Amino acid sequence: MAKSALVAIRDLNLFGAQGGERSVICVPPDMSRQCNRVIQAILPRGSKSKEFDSSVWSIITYPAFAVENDELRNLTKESLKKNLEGNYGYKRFLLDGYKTALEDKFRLHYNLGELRNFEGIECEWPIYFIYEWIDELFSKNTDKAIAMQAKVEKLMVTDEDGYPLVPEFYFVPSERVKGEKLLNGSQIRLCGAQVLCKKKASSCPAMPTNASQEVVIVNSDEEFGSNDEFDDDTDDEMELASLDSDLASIKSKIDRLVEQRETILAKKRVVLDRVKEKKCRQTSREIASQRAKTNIIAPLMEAKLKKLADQYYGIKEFRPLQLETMLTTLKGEDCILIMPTGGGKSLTFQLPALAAPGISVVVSPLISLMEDQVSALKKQGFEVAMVTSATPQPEQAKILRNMADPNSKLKLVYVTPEKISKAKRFQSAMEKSYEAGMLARIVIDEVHCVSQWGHDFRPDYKILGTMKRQYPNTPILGLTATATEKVLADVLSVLHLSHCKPLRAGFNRPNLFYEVMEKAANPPAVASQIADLIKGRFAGQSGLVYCFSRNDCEVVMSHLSKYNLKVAYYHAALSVQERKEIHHKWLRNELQCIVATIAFGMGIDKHDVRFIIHHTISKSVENYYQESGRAGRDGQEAQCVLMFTPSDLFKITSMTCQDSSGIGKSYEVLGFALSSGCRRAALAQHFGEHVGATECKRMCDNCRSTVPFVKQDVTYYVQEVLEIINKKEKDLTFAMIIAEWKSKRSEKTKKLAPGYLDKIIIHCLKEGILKEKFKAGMYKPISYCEEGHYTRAVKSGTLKVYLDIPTPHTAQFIATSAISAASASVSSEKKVPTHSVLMKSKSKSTSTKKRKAIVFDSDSDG
Ligand SMILES: Nc1ncnc2c1ncn2[C@@H]1O[C@H](COP(=O)(O)OP(=O)(O)OP(=O)(O)O)[C@@H](O)[C@H]1O
Repeated sequence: MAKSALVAIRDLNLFGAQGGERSVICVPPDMSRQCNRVIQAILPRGSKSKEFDSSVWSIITYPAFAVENDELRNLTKESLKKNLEGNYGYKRFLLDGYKTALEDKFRLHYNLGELRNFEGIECEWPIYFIYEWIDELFSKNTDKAIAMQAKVEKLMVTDEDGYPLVPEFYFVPSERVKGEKLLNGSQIRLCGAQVLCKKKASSCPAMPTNASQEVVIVNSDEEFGSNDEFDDDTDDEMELASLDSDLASIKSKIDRLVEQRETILAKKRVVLDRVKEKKCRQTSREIASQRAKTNIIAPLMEAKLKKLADQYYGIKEFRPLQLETMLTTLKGEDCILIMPTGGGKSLTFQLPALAAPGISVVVSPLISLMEDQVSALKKQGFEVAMVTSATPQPEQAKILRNMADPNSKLKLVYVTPEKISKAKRFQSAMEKSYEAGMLARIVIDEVHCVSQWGHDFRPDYKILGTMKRQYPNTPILGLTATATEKVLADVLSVLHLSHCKPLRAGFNRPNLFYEVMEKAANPPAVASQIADLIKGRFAGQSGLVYCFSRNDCEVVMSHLSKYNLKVAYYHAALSVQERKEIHHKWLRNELQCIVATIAFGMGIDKHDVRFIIHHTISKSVENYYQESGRAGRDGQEAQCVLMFTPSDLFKITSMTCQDSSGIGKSYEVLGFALSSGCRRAALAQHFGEHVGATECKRMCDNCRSTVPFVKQDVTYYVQEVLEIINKKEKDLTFAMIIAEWKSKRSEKTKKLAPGYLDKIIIHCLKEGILKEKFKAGMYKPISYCEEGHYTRAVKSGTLKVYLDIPTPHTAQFIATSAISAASASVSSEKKVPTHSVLMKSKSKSTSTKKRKAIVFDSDSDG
């Protein structure tokens, strides 16, 4: 508004060079009247708020809304002037800390007491002189207007180009605050930010000389043109106007109260922040001094840890990385420990909890696992507690109190991720514990669950991503048995562990013997294989049989029941009580073996598990490593038997096909099962490690076998399969292809040993000559086989397909193989010409394993 008036008076071009010759601000008479009434209703009023004063001032000096009652208007104006006028302009409101030298830029509100600080040194704003100057002009008080203009011009400054600027405000510099407070107006003020008053010639294109731009402010019916619709004498309109005026007055009261409330709330927040900050500073100091002490006494701490290990666990020597992990977390540094199942991860947080003051919060994914650990630790004399949804309220309240009680003896608090993410009370207890300097560390067991690339992603683990920000001084210790590089990187990023020390113990479990066993064709025969193992090779030993589904568990169990074995089944559909009973019987060796789904798994702490049989392949290599790793936790030899039949692949893939990386992971297990090389080396490769040929120490079936593998050319058979698929009128499942193939097989194919048809197809899937495609079925997706990436190359004969065959079986292939085994040892990546391979590998023709089954001719495009 001030600007538009200036345009009219001082030839400023408000509307730009393109503006019309007459620009009109149109204020309809009824609106003008209504505004007048509203303004009248709120005048006169003492000054308490800067927003109110500044707006009142500009409104009452604006002609369109000018209050008709001159007396009232002048009264308000004079009282505001008396209160607010200074030498440099008007104060926005009294006791205003805004932009003064004493203002705290981080605070928005001050209470009345604090505001006294700013008395007499409020900033003064020349803009209000401009309003007044305009007001005098419109009131036709020429002398006063000239006087006001002189006042404004005295306050103007010039920029480096000599253009006049009106400073936004004038303030008392800090060194003059004292003097100004003693005597108001005694000190020279400095100008704050500057605003342009007159446009620079360069930034304002010249107006056409004959175009005078005018602003007409219409404030009467006559000027606006007569309008019969407005009848200002009607009673209704008067009543409406008065109601509006009442409403406006109520609103202004409400606004004032809301403003007051906000001020008080803001003040409360500031005080609370101050209290919290003080506590945090104190906590940081305590933690820092504790860390300093830990650094100095590291050798002493080592001795203490050793003593406690012996005293509480009977452990005389630490395993590799145990001590390093413990000292790292005791120093207050974040750490992720990747150590194989049974490697001794629990010790790395339990001993530090005992050795140093404070409480360790242990996030663990399974209640049963927590129960086992907590009851074992209690027996050992630890002060330990567990908070789950099943913990009774009074007990829970006591634990939460203890977490922040400096006199509490509590050392470890186990909690589920769900509790941390959803229970406000637990969160608040953690905060209190932290503020009291008692939160010694946060331990995250099975930390790979944080990552969605991991095999056990748990959405509730995501909340743990906030821990580092909330408790920056508390170290995090993450533990897992399996984490590929990708998962580890994801874990570090989700948990915000930028300075974390990942410690990776070798994944190798030298005491585990890995074996893949051909699985019989039907359930009773499979059960008989399992029974033979349990009664024979594993007689008197404790073990587990892992099944793919609940149904499989029950079927296996029903067939095993004939063999008079001490076996029971376990899956998630059993009641908690039933599961507990079975678990405990097995722990006490009253059951030799449990036939279970993977619901029985994480956290099993039985040391003498001597065998793990997988009735079906696992859904990923990580899963297999972890499940089979439950054997031999005592370090003694144990055996891991994977039963494999090609059709099991489809059970797994139809379950994993909806997960983007699921199929790939299933095929990695397939690769492990079909491998003719060292199983340990295959596992190592998966985890980005290397195990040399001798390191296995014949602790896998392939390394132990005396029967060499020979590569046989199976291209002919593969082409037969491709022909079946090619001629199909509908999609074919694996079983349909086998049935079709059997019915039409050639003389040559008929000579193949039983089972090789399946093996050839599954091999084709693994190598990408065929691929699976899934369609919705009644209960789950159904897998069909279709042409894959390399189909064309095989059909045309540019790509040969080889299968590793143990030598006793080679007889079936001798007559039909076109190329001897010697041609096979070529990697597709290297693309070595076939003939050179022949030469190179002749001497090794009957030697064993580790050859790629696909050979590309030198001119193949792959
Ligand atoms: N230094 C050690 N010397 C001898 N035994 C140890 C040592 N450290 C741990 N153990 C024992 O090894 C067994 C397995 O330890 P622990 O339960 O901590 O393994 P883990 O790595 O946590 O396994 P999981 O991944 O299954 O949880 C326990 O019986 C434990 O007492």
